[in-house]
Amino acid sequence: MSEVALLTARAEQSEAEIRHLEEEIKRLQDPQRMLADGIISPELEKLRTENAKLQYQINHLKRSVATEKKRKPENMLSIGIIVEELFGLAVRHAYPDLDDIPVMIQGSSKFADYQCNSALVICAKLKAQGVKLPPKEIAQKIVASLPESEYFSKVEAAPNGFINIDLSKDYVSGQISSVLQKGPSPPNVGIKKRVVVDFSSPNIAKEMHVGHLRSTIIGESLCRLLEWVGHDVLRLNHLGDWGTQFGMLIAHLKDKFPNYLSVSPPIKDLQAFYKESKVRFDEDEAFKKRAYEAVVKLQNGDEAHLKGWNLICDVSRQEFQKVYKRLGVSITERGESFYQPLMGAIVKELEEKEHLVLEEGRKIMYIPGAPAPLTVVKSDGGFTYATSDLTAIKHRLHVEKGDWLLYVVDAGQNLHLQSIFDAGVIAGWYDPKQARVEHVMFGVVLGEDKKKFKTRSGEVIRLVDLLDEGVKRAEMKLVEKGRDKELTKEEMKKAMEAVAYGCIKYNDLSHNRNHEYVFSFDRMLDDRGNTAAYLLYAYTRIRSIARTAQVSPQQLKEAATKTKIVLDHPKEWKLAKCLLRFPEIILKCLDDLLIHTLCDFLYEVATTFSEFYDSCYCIEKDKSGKIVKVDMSRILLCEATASVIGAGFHILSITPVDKM
Ligand SMILES: NC(=[NH2+])NCCC[C@H](N)C(=O)O
Repeated sequence: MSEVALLTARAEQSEAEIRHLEEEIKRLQDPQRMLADGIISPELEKLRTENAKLQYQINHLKRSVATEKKRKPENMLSIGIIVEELFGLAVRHAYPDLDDIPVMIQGSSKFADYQCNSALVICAKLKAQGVKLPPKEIAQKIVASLPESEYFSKVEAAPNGFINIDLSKDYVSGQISSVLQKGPSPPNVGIKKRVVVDFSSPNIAKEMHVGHLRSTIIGESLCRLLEWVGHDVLRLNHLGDWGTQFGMLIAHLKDKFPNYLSVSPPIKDLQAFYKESKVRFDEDEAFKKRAYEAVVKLQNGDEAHLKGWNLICDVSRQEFQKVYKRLGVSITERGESFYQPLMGAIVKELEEKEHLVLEEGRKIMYIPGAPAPLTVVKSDGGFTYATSDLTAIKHRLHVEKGDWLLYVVDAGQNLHLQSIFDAGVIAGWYDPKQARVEHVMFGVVLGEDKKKFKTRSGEVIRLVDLLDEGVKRAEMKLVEKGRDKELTKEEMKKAMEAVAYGCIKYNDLSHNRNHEYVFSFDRMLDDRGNTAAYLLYAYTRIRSIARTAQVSPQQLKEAATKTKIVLDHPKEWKLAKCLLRFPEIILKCLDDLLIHTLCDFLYEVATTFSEFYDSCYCIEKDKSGKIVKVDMSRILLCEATASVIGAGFHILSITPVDKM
């Protein structure tokens, strides 16, 4: 039976159930009948409750049918979710009188692929109502109510009330074939959303530091995840490109490069430039005055000052771009300056809606529950970080039409962002039940001394230096393994970069982002354990198996449609089931936006593969090393594994290499 036919059959079955329930309701609602049946009022009440419950059940079933019908055949099915849905139907069908029975499904146990534990909860509920039933009997009733399907080979009520569920080999084998033919396709996520992701967002004239590196890495990966499942993603770089610091920068620029308007100033080290101007600002009153004047001129749109501002921004931009290029990040610049012309209207709107109060010359907005109010207009009339974020949130919701906004920003800014989100609700810009607005926060990066990650002299570590160091260390590792003797110069360069950047990214992503983590090159480049180095090696090795077996890509393609995937060996079975959890993992990541779950999964795939490869021959060679037998089904299982890891790499923005 094809997948579509199966889904339709399931939908039809549910529809039949709906019809049946609707008839029942009609029957119950018929007053004539009730009279004829001699039903009197207390019983009528009971029936009314019954009626309401049935109505609830119908609605639920209707929703399930609708989801089933929406599921496109190209979506990879999430087996865990199917098990949950089917057992949900069965439980509700078996015990329509009981409300909110959790459908408790557990992953593989010693006895089965899945286990349903709902019977025990039902048993307790019934007991509370004075009904005593053995759990096994309840479990049997659930099993009997399970819709017919091709997914399971065994569904059995154990004496203790657990229901043991085994997946059908044919079903799993068919799914692996489908992965081979179509690739691991994304699961169904329902309605496409417009997602605005604010990430990276460094500040002009200041160095991009490891905090920004985290935001950049996590943000890029989340965007890839969202795009992969089909959402419409707008990637925004909320650059810190506006503010009073530009006054001193421009004043210093004018002094140091008086002809900056005609000759592009050769600022190589903008950070040093920033420091110089800061020293002058702090020590020289006359300079300070000129800096203030420069800010006013810049804010009033004076052309020369705008030009100076742009020149400074450009120096930073080029630096940032170098990092983005190396890390394969794509992002649209939309810095704080973009919102400047729109801020006046926002302040006006908030004033008109009476959300602002005047205190000591400042216009502030109180947010219930927040420890401090937002300063929207300073006493000198200037705008703040909060003003730009208020303007940005409205713009993202109303102009960009975002229905899901993400802010990938360090945890230290949580109070600020939470206040901005609340302010947006207070201002009536969105309904939190409709739009998802979230702070995707992350902890700080620590050095190996467990203190804030800094250079020996206590300076912020420059990202470019960090990337360079990574490449150098990756090269050392490859040379240690003698890879430089086997790879061409070009291949070596590719491998070095893939390993270095892959490890830096993976190291970040594989830690729960809510926690801080220790930055250690030694650990991230270790090819044992849950690291990109290990996964990259595993992937390259898996990809080389077909090549070693002398099976061409064309032959693989043909075999994918013709060869049945045999899953008789326990390690084949384990691997295949593991691969099919991919869509579930993706759905989980979309739900809590914690990418480390995907990393853990890929690591599990790689280790499960390793177990399989150690105990299942894919190729048999004779004593002379000549290939005498190729097990095509197993070669295909290798390919399916590689394609799942490959899809994971894509989301994590890790570049695999053919040779390393
Ligand atoms: N919409 C935002 N506030 N995004 C985050 C901006 C981060 C800020 N530029 C910083 O470096 O701390």
